[in-house]
Amino acid sequence: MRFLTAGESHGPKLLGIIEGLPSGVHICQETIDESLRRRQQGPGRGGRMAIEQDAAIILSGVRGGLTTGAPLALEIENRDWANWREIMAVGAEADFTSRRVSAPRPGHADLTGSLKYRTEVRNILERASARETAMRVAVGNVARQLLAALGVEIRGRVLQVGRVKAQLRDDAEYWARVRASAWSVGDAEAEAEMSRQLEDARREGESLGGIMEVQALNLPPGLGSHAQWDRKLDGRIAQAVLSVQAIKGIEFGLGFEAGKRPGSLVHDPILYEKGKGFRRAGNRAGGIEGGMSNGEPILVRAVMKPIPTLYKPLPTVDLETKAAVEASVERSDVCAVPAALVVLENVLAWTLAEAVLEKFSSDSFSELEKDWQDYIRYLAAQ
Ligand SMILES: Cc1cc2nc3c(=O)[nH]c(=O)nc-3n(C[C@H](O)[C@H](O)[C@H](O)COP(=O)(O)O)c2cc1C
Ligand SMILES: C=C(O[C@@H]1CC(C(=O)O)=C[C@@H](OP(=O)(O)O)[C@H]1O)C(=O)O
Repeated sequence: MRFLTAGESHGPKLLGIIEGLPSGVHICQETIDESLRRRQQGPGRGGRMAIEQDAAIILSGVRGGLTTGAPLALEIENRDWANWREIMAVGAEADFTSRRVSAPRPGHADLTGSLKYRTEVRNILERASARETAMRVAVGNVARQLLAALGVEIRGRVLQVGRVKAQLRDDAEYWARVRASAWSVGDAEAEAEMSRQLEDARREGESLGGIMEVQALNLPPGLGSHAQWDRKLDGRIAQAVLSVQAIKGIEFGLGFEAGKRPGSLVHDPILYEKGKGFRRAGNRAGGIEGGMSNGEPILVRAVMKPIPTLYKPLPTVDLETKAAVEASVERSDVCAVPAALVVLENVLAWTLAEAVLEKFSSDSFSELEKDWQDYIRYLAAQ
């Protein structure tokens, strides 16, 4: 299975094409739209989110609510395009003078992109923009619906924003609170502190990043492979996660903490129960060993750097005059950690669904489900 996206931040639309889906997968457009709505929410977002009302239109590959096995094409409208028609025009009439960016923003793609492609900054930032993550969520959500039909659950939470850490729990009431929380934390005190910190950042022209965790539950062991570098599941998840704008680090399970502990306090002892098969005494590995899922929940943590556009801008150099100036200020989010969490949940779903389709028969959902169930029975019979 593969996908591509296209579209500029202020162009007319975002497009996505998914190739390689089995036939017979139930796809609910409203479920995609719900994930798109969640991505737009969260404190700290800028004025753009008041303009957009993201909804996906499925153009092909689904009939009567079921995939046909043909490429599934998606589009999402950019409502803001109405304000950018002249600047973003495809023809020779395009306006190259308005909203020209000549003071590249440290932390964004502006400078290196314009040097590499020998073009103006606008052409770079339009595509580098995290507007593209709307389509990444829609594409990932299709994969997430396929996984959900096999009983796989993906969930996420924000662990930290700036200097504020959330208290963590693992019961159903806590997870319901995480889902209802604007910050995606199940901790009212941390939530209030995060909001105070955000107001300070806004006042000071600062921006904020944070740390998120995404979990995938009910996956069997054996997704991915130890046999070749580009088939290793942890490597593939890392590539997908780090490809999300502003994500700068990833950990599985204990992550960097593992480097401080002796082996006996890192590796998860193996247990066996007749009729159920093998399991682990803990999950410090984060559900992946040897490049393969090991049957425990997959636990991924990722860090998002603070948003590069600062209302109190950093020093930069004007591309034309070479004078020292302040960086350009484009309308911007101050913090987008809860939005990035939604992106990561759906990006993880994509990579896991890909690995599922590689392991099992995948031309049709009925073959996939049968193969999956046979494998679960085989594991229990060990
Ligand atoms: C959901 C989301 C929203 C973002 N919003 C903004 C924004 O409003 N302004 C900005 O400068 N960067 C924003 N970013 C980050 C930039 O897109 C990103 O830092 C930039 O493309 C450079 O890529 P890199 O940080 O991966 O190196 C956002 C990122 C995400 C995931
Ligand atoms: C449009 C989205 O995020 C944008 C990501 C972004 C950036 O530089 O990454 C810059 C801002 O764009 P604008 O200047 O149009 O407000 C964000 O709003 C979105 O998340 O849908």
